[in-house]
Amino acid sequence: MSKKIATLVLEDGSSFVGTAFGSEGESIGEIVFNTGMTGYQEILTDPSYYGQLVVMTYPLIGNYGINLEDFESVKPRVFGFVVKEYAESPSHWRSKKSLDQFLKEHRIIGIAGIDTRMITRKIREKGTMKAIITTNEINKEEALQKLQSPLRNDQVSQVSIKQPFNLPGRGSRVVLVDYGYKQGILRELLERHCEVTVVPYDTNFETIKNLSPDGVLLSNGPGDPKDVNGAVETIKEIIANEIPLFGICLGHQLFALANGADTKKMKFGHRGVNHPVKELETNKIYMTSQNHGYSVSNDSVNNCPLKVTHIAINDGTIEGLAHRYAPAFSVQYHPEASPGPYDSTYLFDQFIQLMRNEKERKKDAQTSWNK
Ligand SMILES: NC(=O)CC[C@H](N)C(=O)O
Repeated sequence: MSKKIATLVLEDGSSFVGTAFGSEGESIGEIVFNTGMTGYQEILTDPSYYGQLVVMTYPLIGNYGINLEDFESVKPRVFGFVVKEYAESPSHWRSKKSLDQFLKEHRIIGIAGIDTRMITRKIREKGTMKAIITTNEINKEEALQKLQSPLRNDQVSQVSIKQPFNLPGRGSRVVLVDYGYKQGILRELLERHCEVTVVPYDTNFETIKNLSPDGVLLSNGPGDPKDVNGAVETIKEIIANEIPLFGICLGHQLFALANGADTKKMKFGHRGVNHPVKELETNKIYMTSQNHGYSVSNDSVNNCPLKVTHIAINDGTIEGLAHRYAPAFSVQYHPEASPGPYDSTYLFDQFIQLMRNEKERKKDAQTSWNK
């Protein structure tokens, strides 16, 4: 069977010809690289990648197929997938279909036979840029012309649920604000017996408060935190009302903004499953799963009621924050892993403990008031 040609053109003018897999057509997005050796199913379905073309640096992709378990949301969210070698014949006892079939079903374009390490070096040198993958005939000028128009900036509203839903549990009552939450976050909360209400990204504070949560978890999500309308105001009120709060990735960035800190776009971000992070209190190093292209500006936290709890070993980026007075903390990385190491799941225990302590404290305060 002859293979269909696909072309990838980057904003810097470099172009690559490869073979198509998955769907045919054309897709434009921000090109980013992920260094995980495994975990492509979780990466493809992580809503934080909405709008992005993901390059895998590991050279063989597709070899274990697609299974029924490793979904981080119901469908792939990336706008395109770039690999060196696509494995035609997957083999794994859990595999239900090939990656090619999966991408075809969901109309996502893949391109194989690409020098992904060269692209990665380009992105590292020049920073993240726009790119186009197409199976149509195209010359470079036409492609670059198409890359002129700005990318969308409403990603969170595209991936967030429209109606809230509730999952019962006997433990702490958590409101999970869905900016594009990964299934792994829900799994960690349910494993700890929480009752979870997942609410749309633009749910206002009154509605959250009326759910009487023991705590609020701000999820991960795609795009620039500054594009998420209304989130900062809601989070400010959660903090002012001393409702225990845990922010993950985009949730961490929004938590920082709500406290007067600033965020910035990184040159090429952190995406992979072995990013070393130091916990400043203990000097312990954790290997973490990461996927972010923005970060909290280091200097901006100095005049805020926040303290830095974790930093990235590789480049000193802020990776964790805690509020100095309110029961609230956040991390830039992914304690739910998926893909990646589970070393940081203790942060969910820390959140549960924080909710319990606050409940006790409020009960005690109420009792002494009644005396
Ligand atoms: N995984 C995330 O939540 C990513 C947060 C944000 N979109 C960033 O790229 O920095």
